Amino acid sequence: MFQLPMGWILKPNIAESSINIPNQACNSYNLINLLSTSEKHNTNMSTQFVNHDHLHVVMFPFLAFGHISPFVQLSNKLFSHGVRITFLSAESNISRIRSTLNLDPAINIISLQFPNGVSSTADLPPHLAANLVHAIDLTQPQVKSLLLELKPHYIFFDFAQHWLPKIASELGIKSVHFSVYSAISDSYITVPSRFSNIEGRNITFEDLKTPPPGYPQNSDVSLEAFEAMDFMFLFNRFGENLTGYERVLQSLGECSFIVFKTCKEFEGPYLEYIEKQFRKPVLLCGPLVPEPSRDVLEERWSKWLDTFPAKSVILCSFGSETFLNDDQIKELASGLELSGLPFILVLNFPSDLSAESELERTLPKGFLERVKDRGVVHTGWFQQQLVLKHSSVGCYVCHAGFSSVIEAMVNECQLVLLPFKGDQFFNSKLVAKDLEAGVEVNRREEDGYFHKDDVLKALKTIMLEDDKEPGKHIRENHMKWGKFLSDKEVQNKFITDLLVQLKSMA
Ligand SMILES: O=c1ccn([C@@H]2O[C@H](COP(=O)(O)OP(=O)(O)O[C@H]3O[C@H](CO)[C@@H](O)[C@H](O)[C@H]3O)[C@@H](O)[C@H]2O)c(=O)[nH]1
Repeated sequence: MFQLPMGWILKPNIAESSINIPNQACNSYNLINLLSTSEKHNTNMSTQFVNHDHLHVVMFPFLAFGHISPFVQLSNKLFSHGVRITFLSAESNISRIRSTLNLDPAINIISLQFPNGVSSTADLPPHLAANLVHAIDLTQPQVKSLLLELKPHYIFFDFAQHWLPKIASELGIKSVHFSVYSAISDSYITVPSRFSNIEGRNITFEDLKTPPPGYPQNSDVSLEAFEAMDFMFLFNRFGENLTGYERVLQSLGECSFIVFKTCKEFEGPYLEYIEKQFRKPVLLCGPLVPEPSRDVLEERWSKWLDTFPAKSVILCSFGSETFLNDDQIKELASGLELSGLPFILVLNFPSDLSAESELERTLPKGFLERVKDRGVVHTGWFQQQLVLKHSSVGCYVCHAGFSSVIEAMVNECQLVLLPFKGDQFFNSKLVAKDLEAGVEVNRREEDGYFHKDDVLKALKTIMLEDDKEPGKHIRENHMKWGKFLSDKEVQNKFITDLLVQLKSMA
């Protein structure tokens, strides 16, 4: 039998674990019958008759936990301000939405039936994730009849459901494209002007290396070749006859308005650009700082972390759906080893691979033995927010997933950015260039390769040479943004301002 080498901790992926949470999903028809007639108002009435004190929002995220998570956070915030929320997802996601993602227990979830039984990207190897787009398309009749019954004021939906604005508008319901991506990312790729210079030919990655016409002038954002190539999948067909780009563009173009989980302080120029491109209101809910977790940090982590000095430990983890290749794992592990600092390295693998064998195969020979006194490798779901909060953790090497970046900022964890796909490249640029609050690992232009010395250099800048520039300046900015994000009044105002706008437009 496979023996775990010293220093390894293996925990099953939560999607496969046997956590037994009662399924609080309501059968859609039961739920509908429970609604009192007074709650079922006619959305075709003129707005003066709409009861604004009981705003009702239906949330419908894409079936990936990186998407479901921000929808849950926004739901909780709106719900705590008196908004009635109905959450839509697949049956098998519900226990995790309730437990790990902490959707307020009083919020109703309705489970949609998916024909092929698949429920989230966690169940699928990456090359099959596009099947979910097709599966979500097949829910149209269910979603339509639910909206007809529920008659919410708004439906907040994700990038994939380009058909929702039409259905919603037929029923007199406002559709809101809630972008789980940063504005810097959406404004660069999925805007109408992206194609204005490309007539009569196919778009290429070379086109994507430069911003679209009219892009904010004060920004020096552009893509390296390897980053631009990663976005080319958007110009392939995603289900039906539409490309991913067309799907998103139609969603953004036909919805009633757009909500971003960001703020003007972070991304003002990019938000203005999007507003001009789509000629419709762009509203903000602010960067969604998660509510403190209801869990406590597992003892095995707290005991281990307690043995190290304050702010000395590096956490490396890459969110819920980002997997590193062999070279990347080897160079990252070697860079951590060279730094001499304590670390937790979280590595996950596609669901069709065995994490144990992959770790054994990909980590440098003898690595675990050499670092056993100061390094731990973990695979599977991880208490990220609670570890980032621990006083010994001082640095976070991350993929620049937007939520992870915000969690590091509010916890005084310095950011080393190592993005691997899509919006992560832009989030990384936003933090490193615009906000100057983190360090990007240097990469090779053509293929994104990085060497262990590149990892070491970034770690040194922020952890070991922080009394020198640029580390000093970056740490100061990190603290400034962290304070801004941690200010409860600022956070509250993001939501109250959004609510005023939602009520006035209902
Ligand atoms: O083991 C884990 C993994 C993740 N998380 C939490 O899950 C969230 C992860 O969110 P994020 O950092 O945004 O990363 P992903 O899940 O990887 O997000 C996907 O979706 C994001 C948009 O929401 C995009 O920015 C990313 O590129 C995309 O990979 C955070 O709250 C983490 O604390 C855990 O608690 N434990």
